[in-house]
Amino acid sequence: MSPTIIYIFGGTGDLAHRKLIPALFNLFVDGYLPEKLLIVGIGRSELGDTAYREQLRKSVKQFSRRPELLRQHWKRFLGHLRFSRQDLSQDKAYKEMSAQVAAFEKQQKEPAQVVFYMSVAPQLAPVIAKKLYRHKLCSDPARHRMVFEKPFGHDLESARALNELLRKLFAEEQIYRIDHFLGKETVQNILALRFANALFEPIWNGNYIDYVQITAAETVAIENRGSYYESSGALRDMVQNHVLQMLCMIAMEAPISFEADEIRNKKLDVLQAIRRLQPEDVHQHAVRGQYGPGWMKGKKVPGYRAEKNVDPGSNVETFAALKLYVDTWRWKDVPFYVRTGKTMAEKETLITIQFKPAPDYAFPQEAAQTWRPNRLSIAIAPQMDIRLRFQAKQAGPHMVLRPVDMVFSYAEKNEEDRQPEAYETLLQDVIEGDATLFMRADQVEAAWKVIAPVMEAWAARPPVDFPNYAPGSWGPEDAEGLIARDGFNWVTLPES
Ligand SMILES: NC(=O)C1=CN([C@@H]2O[C@H](COP(=O)(O)OP(=O)(O)OC[C@H]3O[C@@H](n4cnc5c(N)ncnc54)[C@H](OP(=O)(O)O)[C@@H]3O)[C@@H](O)[C@H]2O)C=CC1
Ligand SMILES: O=C1O[C@H](COP(=O)(O)O)[C@@H](O)[C@H](O)[C@H]1O
Repeated sequence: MSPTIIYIFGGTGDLAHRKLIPALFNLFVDGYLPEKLLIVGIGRSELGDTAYREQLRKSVKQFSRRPELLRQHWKRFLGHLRFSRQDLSQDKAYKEMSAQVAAFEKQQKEPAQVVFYMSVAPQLAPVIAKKLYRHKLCSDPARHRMVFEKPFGHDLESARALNELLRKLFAEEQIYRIDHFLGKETVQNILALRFANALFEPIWNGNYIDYVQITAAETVAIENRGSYYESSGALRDMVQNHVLQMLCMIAMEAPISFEADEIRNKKLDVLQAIRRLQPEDVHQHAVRGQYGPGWMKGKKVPGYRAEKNVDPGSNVETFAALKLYVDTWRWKDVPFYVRTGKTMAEKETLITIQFKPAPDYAFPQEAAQTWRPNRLSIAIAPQMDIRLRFQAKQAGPHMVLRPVDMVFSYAEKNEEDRQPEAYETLLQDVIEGDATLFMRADQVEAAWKVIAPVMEAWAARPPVDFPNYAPGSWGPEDAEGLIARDGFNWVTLPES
């Protein structure tokens, strides 16, 4: 592997401490990072290398999936870590970086690849991009890459503007727009499940599937991210990116190769095929909610409006549910119900493929009582498994049926050790120059287009009933109505 420098812009921030550095540490331990490596955290905090490294050691201890490896590997790892105190809005930062890259390349006696990770507030990212361009730090598409964190834009217009700027300054292949859900093992496995098995493809369509559900429920509130969340809300924070990306994995056509652009083209087709909601239909197809004060598992939860840096009269949604249609031959008339929310009853990211019922006329009347159509449940997190529900005969003298599950569990089939965190997979891909799991400019814009009518309708009509759900519940009552109207209900995982 070529000598590599990874700049973490925002190296003192929450994301760097909780996700990026622990991920890099694990990649290092597993031998996936280049030997000639420099990781430089950048921020304005008054820190030297020693103090910074000590902070990072504590973060790895707290947040890594394998803190026990610190003792053996930290000493070697810290030799690659530096801190540079810089204000990234100033040219001086880039002059120092240029000198540092040149010195590193001279020492290694070959050109280095350089990764610039924007772990900073989104408004700083375009400023940094312009400075990187001006200082020719990101001038070689083969060696220089930039990683953009979410949110990528605030709406379609701002995403377009940012894409436009980046297009002017850099090549698309240098730009890695992260959606960390795509790095999750269970999400990637959807491609294997669908396209490496002959079993599912013939029935993966509206002839056999009644509906699809995607739930991304969280028990956490907004934590310390009040000011960010106030400008975001559940729709922008989760649906525009993670939820729609999971929907794409379920709905896309088979790729002809695993080339980055081929996968991304197929996903783009899905986003473009999602039926645009008309303003007058939004209230029928979309539900929003905000949690009020209450209790969860014996702990008091302040209402959203009482959170730090949140407007006491805020109308920002912490829950969103949508009913969508993908207007392709495969998905004709199949509703996709999606929902996401904070302070919900369980942490559960779950995709449900509900098949149509088999005809039951051959069986005795009693069988109808326990008759359940087939269902494929793809548990993304924290439970990680795939279960197929089917009917089986209950042992005994009569033809009594009961639904049973066939389960593939990640925990059982993979060594615990080799279940990388999403950020490990994604950082490794950036270093290797593989953009398959990253969002292309047109995908991001297409996703904004999907939610734009909802955003606009909600902005035009402030909610009258906020807060409208209790912490520890499954969201507002209207979300039940959204799906109950069609004769279905939201699915949660049974205890495994
Ligand atoms: N935290 C999370 O869980 C997630 C975060 N993200 C995204 O990641 C990005 C970072 O988020 P997060 O880590 O939470 O944010 P933080 O506010 O915790 O960190 C921001 C970082 O930016 C640095 N910074 C700010 N201004 C400057 C400047 N002018 N020059 C140099 N450094 C600067 C800060 O350093 P200092 O204070 O030392 O100057 C700090 O290290 C955001 O885009 C966010 O939306 C995405 C998903 C999840
Ligand atoms: O991007 C985000 O994702 C997290 C949820 O991610 P998970 O991997 O923990 O399920 C969410 O809490 C956060 O609000 C959002 O910005």
